[in-house]
Formats: sequence, structure tokens, C-alpha cells
Amino acid sequence: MTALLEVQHLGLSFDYVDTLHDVSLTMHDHEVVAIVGDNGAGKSTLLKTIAGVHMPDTGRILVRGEETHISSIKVANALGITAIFQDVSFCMNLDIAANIFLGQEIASGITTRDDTAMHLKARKILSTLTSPLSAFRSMDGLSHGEMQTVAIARAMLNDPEIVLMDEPTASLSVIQTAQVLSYIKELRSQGKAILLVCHNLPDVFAVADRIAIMRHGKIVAIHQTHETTYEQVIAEIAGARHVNEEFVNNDTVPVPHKLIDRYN
Ligand SMILES: Nc1ncnc2c1ncn2[C@@H]1O[C@H](COP(=O)(O)OP(=O)(O)OP(=O)(O)O)[C@@H](O)[C@H]1O
Repeated sequence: MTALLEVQHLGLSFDYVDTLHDVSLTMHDHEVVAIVGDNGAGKSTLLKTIAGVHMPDTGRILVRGEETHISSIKVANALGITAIFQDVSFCMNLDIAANIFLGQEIASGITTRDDTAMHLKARKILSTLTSPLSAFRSMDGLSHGEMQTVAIARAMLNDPEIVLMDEPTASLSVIQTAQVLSYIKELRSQGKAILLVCHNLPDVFAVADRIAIMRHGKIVAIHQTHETTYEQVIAEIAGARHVNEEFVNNDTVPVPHKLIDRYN
């Protein structure tokens, strides 16, 4: 089966420092792949390189089996790749529909926007995500989680096949996080491939089919989520040769939280 996205031996340096080193990764439709790693491991740089923000120095990116040169975000979008970065900007004085269409408004004449068509499409996208948000609501006053919903809806505008998400649950409440994770599952069920950079291991284990661990610009391991454990992933993030028994055998605190507390 042809992979939707194939990254082969990517390398990228900033100021002579290897930020990505021989990175290879394959993604198929109906799949969520999470990239985890310590600060500075190169996760966001990998995502941005696939999204067209950076051009790799070496290696290849294939989309549906075809070699591509993703020289800009626009080129990535045309290939069916869309990214949701951490610093999404909104126009707070406009409504949700206008923010979903920001920069891609539907015109009804040379100088006028077709607000009705935009609201209809915005409502359709929100309902596809099973979001209860009204497209008429003002951005002003939305919670972080609701803004993340709008960011995801905006990314769905051109029905991409490959969705790249950088820390979509950062600074969200438990409920908002659950909502965003359910959107990710919904996108997977629609056949999309989702690449997720995420620090939060419970979120990763809740939603990812595979987990890729990055360290010092390299992918050091890729696991099927159901075949790995928090202990193993944390050990690989940290570069430990063995899983620490102290972590594994302490049954007084739920293991994931104990591990994460220790790791942080
Ligand atoms: N545009 C850039 N110019 C120079 N160095 C950069 C640039 N972007 C990233 N880097 C460097 O590349 C390394 C990897 O950064 P990156 O943001 O990809 O890491 P990360 O794994 O996403 O980290 P974090 O979890 O902290 O966001 C860091 O040392 C960073 O300073």
C-alpha cells in the first residue's frame, strides 16, 4: 500500500548544528502518529519541514509515492498537507466563520464577501468535527479549547489528507483536551493521517496508533502504541539504556502520573 507521507533520511542544520539527522518516517491514511521527545529534540522542526516552513538540506519527502519539494506552506497545502501551529492568530473582533476563512474568504463579487456561503461551510466543518460551536459566535470570549477547535476547523477548510499538529492540547483543561482528542480521532476515522507533536504522554497514549521518539534530532524508536509502555517511552526520551525499575515497581501512585512527575 502506498504511504500517504514518506519522509526519507531528512537532514537539516541551523548554524552548523544538526537539528534533524537522518529522519525517516512513514504515515498511512487512518493513522495518528505522535512524535515525542525532550525540549529541543527537533519535533517542531520536523513538523515545520513537512509543512513547508523549512526546506531540508538532505533527504526526500514523498506524498502518495511522489517525490515533492515542499518549498512553502502554500505548496504543502496544494499537496493536501496542512499544519496547525502553536501560535495560531485570530481576528478577535470577527466571528468564528470569518476566522475559519481568514485569508481564504469566499467572494460574491469583486469587492464583497459571501458571508452566507462562508457560514454554511463553516457550520458544515464544525458539525463534521461534531463541535457544538456556532459559526456566528464572536471569537472574543472563546476559551483556549474553543479557539483550538476553530484552528482545527480552519485547517479542515481544504479537506487535507495529512494534518500536522504542534501541541494541540497545550494549556487546555481536562475537558477541552478530551474534546480535542475526540476531534483527532474523528479526523482519523475520516481517513486522514495525523502527525502529532505532543509533550503530554497520557494524550499521546490516548490517541496515537504509533509513537516516534526523537532525541537530538534523530528518531531513535518507533512503537505501535499498544506494544509499548510509558516506562519504555520515557526511558527512550531520556536516552536511558534500561527502564528504571524504581519507576516500574512503585504501585502506590498511578504509574503514568508518577513517571511523568519524576520526568518533569
Ligand atoms: N529557525 C531556527 N533557527 C535556529 N535554530 C533553530 C530554529 N528552529 C529551531 N532551532 C533549534 O533547533 C533545535 C530543535 O528545536 P525544535 O523547536 O524543533 O525542538 P522541539 O523538540 O520541538 O522542542 P520543544 O519541545 O521545546 O518545542 C533547538 O535547539 C532550536 O533552538
